[in-house]
Amino acid sequence: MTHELVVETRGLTKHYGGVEAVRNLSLQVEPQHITAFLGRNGAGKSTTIKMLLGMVRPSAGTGRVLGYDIADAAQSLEVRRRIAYVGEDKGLYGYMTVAELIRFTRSFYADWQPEIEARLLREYQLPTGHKVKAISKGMRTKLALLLALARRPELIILDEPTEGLDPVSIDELLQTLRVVRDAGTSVLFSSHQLDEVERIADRVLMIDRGQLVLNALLDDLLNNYRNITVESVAPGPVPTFDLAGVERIRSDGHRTWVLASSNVDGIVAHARSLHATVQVTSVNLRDVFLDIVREAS
Ligand SMILES: Nc1ncnc2c1ncn2[C@@H]1O[C@H](COP(=O)(O)OP(=O)(O)OP(=O)(O)O)[C@@H](O)[C@H]1O
Repeated sequence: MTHELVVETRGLTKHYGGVEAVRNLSLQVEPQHITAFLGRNGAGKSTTIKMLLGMVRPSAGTGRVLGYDIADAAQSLEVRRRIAYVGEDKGLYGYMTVAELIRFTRSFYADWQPEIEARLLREYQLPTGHKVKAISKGMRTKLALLLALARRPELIILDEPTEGLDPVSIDELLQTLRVVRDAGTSVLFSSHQLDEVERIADRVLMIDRGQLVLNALLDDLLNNYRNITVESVAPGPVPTFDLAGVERIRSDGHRTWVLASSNVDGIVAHARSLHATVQVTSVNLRDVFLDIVREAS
């Protein structure tokens, strides 16, 4: 595995008893990119993230984070030292005040960045004298972000970071992630908010029932991917599209939908040779997501 990638997994698999939460997952996260991790409820995003963090042991496959083996206890510790994680429950000590928790966390990190702490305290207007358990959900997210970012991690992993935030706070958070990326930190975040993902992601990874179903640069997806709808003129077998550029294919027997990443002209020519009507449209993330979900069901 190359160490330039911040995350690389091969055949990563996790069974919980009879449930296969993650199946044979091979994915890569590039440095200094914002990578969005998408999938329906229960698709396996949190399980994957927990395996990357060494919180859950893989049943099979391998994974490296910043070059460190996630299955090795000592190396996994190094991963947690170098990266930051903002989870769904935020895992903050509620009995401390905001200021106490910041002081407490700061004491663990020699390379704590006081100017980042000061800037985010100001921007987020955190109530430093309040107990953490008494502050709002949005404020807790902001506090967790401050604690994560002031360590200046090489990689920050966030599990549904905008969940429960108001629109202004969402804007601030997305802007923070952009600033962090531009300053050299890699970002991996899971989300159900496709419009937010479209606003900031460089790359999109989508999983469904534990398997990777889409891996694309967002710009490439929006500018170059096409939906090709092929409608048979006469009844017959479902056409096959064993061609370069075909990413996904779905059919109801009469109509076939092809998601193409390239070779659109070649795919359209093939469809026309089958005496079918063909329609080509550009795509957005929501269409692709819904198509993949429909295909799976
Ligand atoms: N500790 C566990 N024990 C048993 N099954 C689990 C456990 N954790 C997760 N699962 C199951 O594994 C599958 C994947 O769950 P996971 O939480 O990884 O999905 P997710 O994509 O993060 O979902 P969501 O978007 O709802 O947070 C689900 O079927 C879930 O019920």
